[in-house]
Amino acid sequence: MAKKKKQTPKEPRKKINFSLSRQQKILLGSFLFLLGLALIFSFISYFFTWQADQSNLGILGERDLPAENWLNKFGANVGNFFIYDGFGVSSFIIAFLVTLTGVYFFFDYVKSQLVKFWFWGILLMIWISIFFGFFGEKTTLLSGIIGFETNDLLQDYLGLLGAILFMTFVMVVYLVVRLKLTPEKVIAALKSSKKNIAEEFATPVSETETKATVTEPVSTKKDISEKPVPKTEEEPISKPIVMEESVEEKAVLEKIILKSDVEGDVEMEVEQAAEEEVLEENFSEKLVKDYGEFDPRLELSKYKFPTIELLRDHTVGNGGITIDQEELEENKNNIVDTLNNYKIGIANIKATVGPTVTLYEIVPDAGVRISKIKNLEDDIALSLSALGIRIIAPIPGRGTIGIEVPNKNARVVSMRSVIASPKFQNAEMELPIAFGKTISNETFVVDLAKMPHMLMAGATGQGKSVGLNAVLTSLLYKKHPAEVKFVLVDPKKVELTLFNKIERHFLAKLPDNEEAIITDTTKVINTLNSLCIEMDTRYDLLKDAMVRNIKEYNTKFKNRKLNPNEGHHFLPYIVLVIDEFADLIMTAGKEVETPIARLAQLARAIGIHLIVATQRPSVNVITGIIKANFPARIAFRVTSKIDSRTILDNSGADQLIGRGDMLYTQGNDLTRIQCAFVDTPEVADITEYIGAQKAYSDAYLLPEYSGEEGGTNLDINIDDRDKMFREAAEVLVIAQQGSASLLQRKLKLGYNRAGRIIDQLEAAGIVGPFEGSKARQVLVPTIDALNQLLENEMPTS
Ligand SMILES: Nc1ncnc2c1ncn2[C@@H]1O[C@H](COP(=O)(O)OP(=O)(O)OP(=O)(O)O)[C@@H](O)[C@H]1O
Repeated sequence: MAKKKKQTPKEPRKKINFSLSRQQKILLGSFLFLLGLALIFSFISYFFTWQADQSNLGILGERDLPAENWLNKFGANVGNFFIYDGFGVSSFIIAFLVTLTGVYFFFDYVKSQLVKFWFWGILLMIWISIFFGFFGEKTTLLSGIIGFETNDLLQDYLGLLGAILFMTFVMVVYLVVRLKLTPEKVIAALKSSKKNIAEEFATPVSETETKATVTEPVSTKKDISEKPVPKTEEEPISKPIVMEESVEEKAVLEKIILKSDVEGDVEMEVEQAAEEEVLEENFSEKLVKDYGEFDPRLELSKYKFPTIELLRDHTVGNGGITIDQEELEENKNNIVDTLNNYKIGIANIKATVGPTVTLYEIVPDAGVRISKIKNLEDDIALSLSALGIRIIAPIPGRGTIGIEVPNKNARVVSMRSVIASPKFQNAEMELPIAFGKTISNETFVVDLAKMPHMLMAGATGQGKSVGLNAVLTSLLYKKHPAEVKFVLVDPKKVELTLFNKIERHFLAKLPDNEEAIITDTTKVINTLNSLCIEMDTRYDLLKDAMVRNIKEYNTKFKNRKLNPNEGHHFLPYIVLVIDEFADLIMTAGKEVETPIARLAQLARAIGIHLIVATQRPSVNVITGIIKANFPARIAFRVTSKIDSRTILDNSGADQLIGRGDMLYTQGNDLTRIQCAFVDTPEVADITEYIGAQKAYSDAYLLPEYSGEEGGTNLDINIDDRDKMFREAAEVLVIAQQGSASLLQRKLKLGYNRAGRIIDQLEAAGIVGPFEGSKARQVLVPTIDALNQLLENEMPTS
């Protein structure tokens, strides 16, 4: 979310922090300048007219009685206020400061200097007015009442001498801190002035004359015009080189020209770099001040998030959550009886009714071993005669044993209800996903950015596609098109087609692809490699910006600390969704596995997240390297305990009841969730709603990746062919079926090797190209034709 960050609290408070437009600055500048002039004129005039006007001050409010001050009643009053009642003659400083502030605003100079001027100016004003207080009451016009009274106060406490010493100390502070005066500089200055006087009376100066000149770094334009310019080149530069002071000047040089006492010696000029001036306002802060933070949503600023009305309430007619007392009682009795049969006494039992299952939490009698209950899992399930019983012994962190029993009437959890839940709506997450409801009826929301990748498995028809739609819908409800992009891989070609409508809002694709949703294996390989390039580019950007992750990078970019001219740009999250992974791995093997493993290992920090779904969670699909990098796993119902272990490292998924009943793990704990149900027409409505709005000119373009010719290794060298190449070719020609799994079975090959051989067969023109879930076409009709073809081949090397 593009929330504006507050300025850091460390920022000096005195800093003027207006963010005015240029026009406003000019207006304010001219007002202050003229007000300053008015004050100056009033003050000057006040010295001549104060006696005449002061006796009338009381009635100055009356319009008819004019005052003598040049600025009439206004002048007389401000003069009296500042000079008589205030600071005496030093009040001119305030008038001068107001004028100067006007000039700064008018010309839009860097204002950090102004604060210094005001601080030291006011200090000097007070000092002068107190100083004049030493001259007594008669000089009120010099000291002002404040100066006189303060002086009086000082003298009352410190005595005259003490007051003088105190005032001297304050002056020393001013000279040292403000003017950076040091004894050496004073001595050098004195010497130089003595020398100058001497020069006036002396004969023309010789080149080797001894002298040291200190230039004063601070001067004004007027100084330049007044200083005589050396007329001839031979003439020694006896006058200091005066530098014009500019507030934005980065370094002021103090020059000390040292001249030796010894005649004929060479003159040396020592250049002493003064402290570099610190600009309190940094460039990016100024940019933020002038233009505000960068808003990635600006291009589609009118974008409207999908409304909740687009989702339907599937619980209607389903009756919402109903607690069937009879059912509860029956199950309880069953559990108690079963456990009693095995001599397990129960101290306490509690039921939590969820949408699809009810959790019975049991506290066994003291001394009962938990392993005993766990071993009875199957027996308990049998006696409860229900599918989907899961025993959790013990429930982590609770010290009780849980038995999950499916409800007779499972309730559908609508996507609408989870999207509308405060938990999702208020989720301060980068990529919030509302999966559904837990057993205790709480909406389950997780951050995909933290997962950072997700593996999803489940036998066909158990709710995988609905689960993927729930993930995508959650993101569509929370994220602006500028913030997240999807790369959708759908070998089944039907599941994700609806998302085509939001191509120019939310999808990312390769530049030369017409369709954003990828259905072809070759294109999947190219896209995955392109994502790897995108990942490397993003890492370079992060390195350049000296940040550790995409969130810090984007914050820095929004604060205008990264220059777009150097290639920096706002980075949207990229979510890669692969709907049928088994299919891809079977056909492309390593070519898919390698980039996926690489992305899964490295992409978390730069905002690329993977969601991989598969029907067949067997170990040759979900290989060790892939599994190790997908800590978040979701299992819908699977057919065997082995599949459950492959996906979750735990049994349980085989005990689920289907229809969106799922187990989620992100480490150790398993959470049972009823996946939210979002129907195809709802997804159609949402994509339609988004698709009808103003879009970007194209989908988010991924970096180009040309890959090898045709995407697969079509130019595989004949000499590099697998040893089993010929046998494999024969198997396929005989069967007239170009499938890798056939090769695996007949030749007992690993699927990677089988995939590679298929590629080689394609390169040799024996089988046709990949055709999605169908087997490849075999292009050679008979074994004879095959022999002929292979004999005619010439080795390329
Ligand atoms: N969360 C859910 N709540 C209620 N019913 C669901 C839920 N998820 C799925 N179903 C039901 O199960 C059916 C099949 O779901 P889905 O299409 O998601 O299965 P699948 O696992 O993707 O199957 P396949 O792998 O064959 O595509 C849906 O049409 C719906 O009736």
